[in-house]
Amino acid sequence: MMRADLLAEAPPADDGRAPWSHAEFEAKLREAGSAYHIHHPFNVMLNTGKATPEQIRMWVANRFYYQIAIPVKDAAILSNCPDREIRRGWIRRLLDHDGFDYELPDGSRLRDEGGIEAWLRLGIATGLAREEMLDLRHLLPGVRFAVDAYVNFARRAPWQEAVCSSLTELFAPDIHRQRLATWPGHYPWIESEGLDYFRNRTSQAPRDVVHGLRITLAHFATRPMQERALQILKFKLDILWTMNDEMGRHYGVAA
Ligand SMILES: O=C(O)c1cc(C(=O)O)c2c(n1)C(=O)C(=O)c1cc(C(=O)O)[nH]c1-2
Repeated sequence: MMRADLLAEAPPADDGRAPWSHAEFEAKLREAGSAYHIHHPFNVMLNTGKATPEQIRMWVANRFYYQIAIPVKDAAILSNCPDREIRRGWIRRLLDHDGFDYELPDGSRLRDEGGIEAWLRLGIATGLAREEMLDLRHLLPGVRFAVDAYVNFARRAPWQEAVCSSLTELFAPDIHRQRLATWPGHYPWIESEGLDYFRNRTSQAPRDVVHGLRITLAHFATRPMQERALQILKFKLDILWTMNDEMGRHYGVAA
């Protein structure tokens, strides 16, 4: 089936074909992981020790734009979602990335630096200055356009579709674990605490996935809807792949 502008398409009508069972549908979503950016040559270079310090720094600086977009994207989903129970679960994602600092009635504080701060610490551990990540001076236009496409989709699509587009997170724990397993050996000059972001995500992402998957399996209930969910996931996989294409084109990819 040809893929037109996802946002311009009306939800597909039921055509009488039997829907996949939840197990079959989930298996199809997971199969889409063969197009995950873990397989992109730029990522393979990073995780097999072939990247130069400068390539690592530029990856971290460009990916920072994705990191700061994620909570904006999740706030867009919240703003489109009238279901209080869903919002209660979903809001954790904002706190995961933005962090929080609350004073409790007994005067103690409940705080967490959040993922964006952890990402900045990763950048500093690779030799970047905080300021040069925050001012986005290294951000490539193609990376910006790809990330913006994700945020725009989340703003304008029905919230269940935006939830579905987050399901690349099914595949993210593996890529974070891959970095934790390979970077200390290949790049011993990066201090271990710099990798905290990846450590944190290996426990946060599976929790997110359970929630996102439950919503997706329930909402996309007919076969044409299930096929649309796969297209939405493909669109998101393309965003991540395109970011890596752009970085490979500018910073080079070692064979
Ligand atoms: O490092 C990665 O390769 C990677 C990929 C993805 C992803 O698959 O979208 C996310 C993350 N990391 C991540 O750390 C993260 O918090 C995250 C949130 C989301 C999302 O779509 O809501 N994706 C991802």
